[in-house]
Amino acid sequence: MYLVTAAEMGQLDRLASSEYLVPSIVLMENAGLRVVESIRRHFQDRVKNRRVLIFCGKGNNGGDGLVVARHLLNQGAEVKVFLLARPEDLRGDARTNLEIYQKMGGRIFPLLGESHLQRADIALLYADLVVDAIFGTGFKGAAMGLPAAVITMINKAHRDTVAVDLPSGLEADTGRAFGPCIQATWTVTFALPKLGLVVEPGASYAGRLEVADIGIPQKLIDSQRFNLHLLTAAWCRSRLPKREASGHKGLYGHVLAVGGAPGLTGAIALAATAALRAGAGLVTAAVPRGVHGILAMKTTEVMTCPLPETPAGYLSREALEPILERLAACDVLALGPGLSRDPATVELVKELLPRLKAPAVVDADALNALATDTGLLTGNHGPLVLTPHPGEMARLAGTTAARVQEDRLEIARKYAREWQVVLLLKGARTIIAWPDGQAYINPTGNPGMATAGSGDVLTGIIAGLMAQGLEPGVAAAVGAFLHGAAGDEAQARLGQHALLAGDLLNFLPAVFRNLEVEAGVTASLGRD
Ligand SMILES: NC(=O)C1=CN([C@@H]2O[C@H](COP(=O)(O)OP(=O)(O)OC[C@H]3O[C@@H](n4cnc5c(N)ncnc54)[C@H](O)[C@@H]3O)[C@@H](O)[C@H]2O)[C@@H](O)CC1
Ligand SMILES: [K+]
Repeated sequence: MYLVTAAEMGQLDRLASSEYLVPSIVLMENAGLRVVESIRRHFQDRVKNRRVLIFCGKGNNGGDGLVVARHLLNQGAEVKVFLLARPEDLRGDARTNLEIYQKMGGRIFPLLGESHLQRADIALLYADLVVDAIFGTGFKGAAMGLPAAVITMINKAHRDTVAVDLPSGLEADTGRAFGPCIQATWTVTFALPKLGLVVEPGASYAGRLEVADIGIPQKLIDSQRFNLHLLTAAWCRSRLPKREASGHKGLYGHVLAVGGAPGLTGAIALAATAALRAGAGLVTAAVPRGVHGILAMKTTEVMTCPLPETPAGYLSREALEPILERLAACDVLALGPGLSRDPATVELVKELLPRLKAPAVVDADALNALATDTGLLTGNHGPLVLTPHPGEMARLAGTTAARVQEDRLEIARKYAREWQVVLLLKGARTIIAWPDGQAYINPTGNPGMATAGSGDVLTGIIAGLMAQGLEPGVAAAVGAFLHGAAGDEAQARLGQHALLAGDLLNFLPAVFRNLEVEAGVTASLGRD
């Protein structure tokens, strides 16, 4: 499902009218009607006598709110419109809907100054529902002055609140709120989800997200070649590797996982097992000789292979040739889980990268090793999937984790293009950026997954999917979706605190099986 910016949405609205002759007031009418239908569902179709407060701004978002007011009034609801503008300030379609509403006997309460706030505050005490139609995609920066006071007052009332298109106070393009922002129970956004609704904190302000069709021609949408997507269950399901009945393990690929160090065998065990859980036919875990026995004890289905090590037990540069020999018989390399930052191991990684032909997932300390010489990434290398968390991304980009978190999408896209890699930037709403500029946002997952080993499981899942023939970018996207979905399943049963990375492995089969009924943000969208 495409994600759009405010400007792209505005362009769609304009072209719908200019190129496809859909009058803008028809788009507004459709928008308002979709919100009314959503409200009816919220009230189990009993709208009569419900007390609904509709807060309208001066733009077209306010216009949508007035369409909602008209129809709820017609359906017997008790409607009050609080207008954060003078009637004469309204223009065009919004003004038309104001005038229709008034001709129908609809009541308008001005909300222009502090003195008007109290009346709204009292009305909020008795409201069954608040409709937030103050700001939509036209909003920039921070809500201040009266709008800020109104937003704060609405939030304090803790009434069920539906946001029209966007929760007011949220920037559509960044998902950030620099001032007060409506905390919506749910949001009905029009045509396509805006980026700010699916990244934090926007996703939290928006509450449950519904995407409503307002009649923008699909042909117009497809012609825009948008390159930012929200991952959906349908998209992932259609790209899962198929399992032929006649399949044999060789058909499902062979993953070589390289990592491990004294005291760090858990990471490589999790990654290797995750690759099997993701459906790889064979997995070999290659680790320093000294911990090979431990790993062999920890794992059963995973084959293990001892590698040359330094006196202290870390992978040494002598491991280079044995790794390349092993890799020649494998389909994909998972490099990094539990690798450690031992200087000899760092050198090994830097010598290994330019020699790689097979696709590789590079994670954790292998990323930290490359951060000491990112020139290796601009050299020629096989297809790579890098899976940094914000701290590792900061080291790779020579900046701070805080800066990375401020501009997650831009940074992921910049380095995916610069290094010609698939760059999966972990964090709330993981971003998967492809070298060709396409980018995907993963809606699944929860804070309970911020636990040791969770990233190793993701590395294994992605490598396992690549071993079965998925393109690196698709494997990273589907892997992130499945990893988060397993975390959501695990949280549902175990809560967030007790969740262990190993639990993710146990819930992966369930997630693979019931991909069709994915809960959360995708099911309510109903569309790919
Ligand atoms: N044809 C169209 O353009 C359609 C637009 N629609 C609605 O129109 C909305 C966009 O409407 P507009 O572009 O008129 O703008 P909005 O209605 O989102 O914003 C209202 C006004 O707020 C002002 N504003 C922006 N930032 C502010 C701030 N920080 N503090 C105070 N005021 C601020 C701007 O001057 C803006 O005109 C969409 O979100 C959607 O709800 C829908 O009706 C679908 C059709
Ligand atoms: K709004």
